[in-house]
Order: sequence, then structure tokens, then C-alpha cells
Amino acid sequence: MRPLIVASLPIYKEDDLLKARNIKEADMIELRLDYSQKLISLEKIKEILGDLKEKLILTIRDVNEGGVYKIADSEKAKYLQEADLEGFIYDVEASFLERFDVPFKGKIVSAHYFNELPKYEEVEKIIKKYSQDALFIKIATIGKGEYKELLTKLLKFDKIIVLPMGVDPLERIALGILGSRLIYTFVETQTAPGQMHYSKAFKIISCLYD
Ligand SMILES: O=C1C[C@@](O)(C(=O)O)C[C@@H](O)[C@@H]1O
Repeated sequence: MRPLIVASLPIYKEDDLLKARNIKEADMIELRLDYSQKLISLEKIKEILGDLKEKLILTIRDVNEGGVYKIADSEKAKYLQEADLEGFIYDVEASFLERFDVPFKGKIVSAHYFNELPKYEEVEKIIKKYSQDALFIKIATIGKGEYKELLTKLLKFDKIIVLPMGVDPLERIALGILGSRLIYTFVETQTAPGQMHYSKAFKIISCLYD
């Protein structure tokens, strides 16, 4: 199965939504809504990018998992509940789902480890808990110590996305070929270390699969 390319786009202000229209060489576009101090409304997103809805991933990343601005938990939960009713795909942390009742069927459930590698058992627990209903489970870890052993071991799971951070971006391509379902890439500036430009990733993947 061809891994899909996700172009991760920081949204600082409403106008940044327009940039999504120019991104052709990506299968999906992640809108990083936590780059804006005040959340851009779902109404605005629908107005500007409504026709691209199926390609969009809405993300309000928690600050302790790599987010930029702190959005109040209750506001985030409400926003995601509404986004679900509107039929948007979003990305939500497994840790957030432990605390808030937010739908995750058909969504991306994620966990990010920026400082230390998690134990295999900890990640396996998350995957087993959410993988039946989630669209994908995404595990991003720092590229340190035995991260390759850990991430490749996770590839046996269906619907899995593994992303090493802070290492050669080609490693994400390699893991995509081995079964990681999405490859996260950048548009203008990286939203995490270890991303490649989306058009480069798209070209590499296209020459293997098309
Ligand atoms: O969770 C992820 C993955 C990511 O952290 C990465 O490693 O590319 C980038 C984030 O924008 C996204 O929400």
C-alpha cells in the first residue's frame, strides 16, 4: 500500500488557510491550528476549504506533546466534538482521550515522545485500545537510542503511523515503504524536526508506486 503524504501547515492566521489550496503534491493536509493564539473557527475553515474537507486533518496539538499555544482543554474538547459533527478528520492525543470524552472513530489518535523513548508495552497499550475505531494510530518519537527497533516493531500493527523525530527525513520514507501509513512533511517550515518538504517526499514515493 502506498504511504500517503501529509503536508503539515502551520495556521497562524485565517489567511494561512488559503495556502492549503496550493498544495497539490500531498494526499492530505494537516492544519496545525495551535499555531494561532485564538482558534480559527470551523465556520471559516468550511468557508475557505470546505471542498477539501476529506483531505484535511485538523490538529490542536497539546503543548506538552509539541503544541505551540496552549488552548484550554475544555475549548479544545468542544471544538473537536463540533468538528466530528461536521465530518472533519482530526488528530487527537491518546492522553487527551484519557481525560475528555471526544469521538475518535475515524480520527487519528496520536502520542508524541520528544525527550525519552517510551517502553514498547506502553505504546502497544495505546494501539490496542484505539486501533479498532481510529482511522490511524500515530506514534512519534525522538530518534534516540533504540528508536529504530521500537518503531519497526510497531509496523506489524494495521493502521499504524510511526515517525522518528530529529533524524534524517529519509528515515520517514523508509518507514513508509515498510508499512507506516502516513509520512508527515512540511510546507514552509517544519512543524517537527525530521520532516522533509512535501513535494520531495511526494516525488520519491511516486516513483516507487505510480
Ligand atoms: O503529530 C504530528 C506529527 C509531527 O509531530 C511530526 O513528527 O511530523 C508533526 C505534527 O504537526 C503532527 O501533528
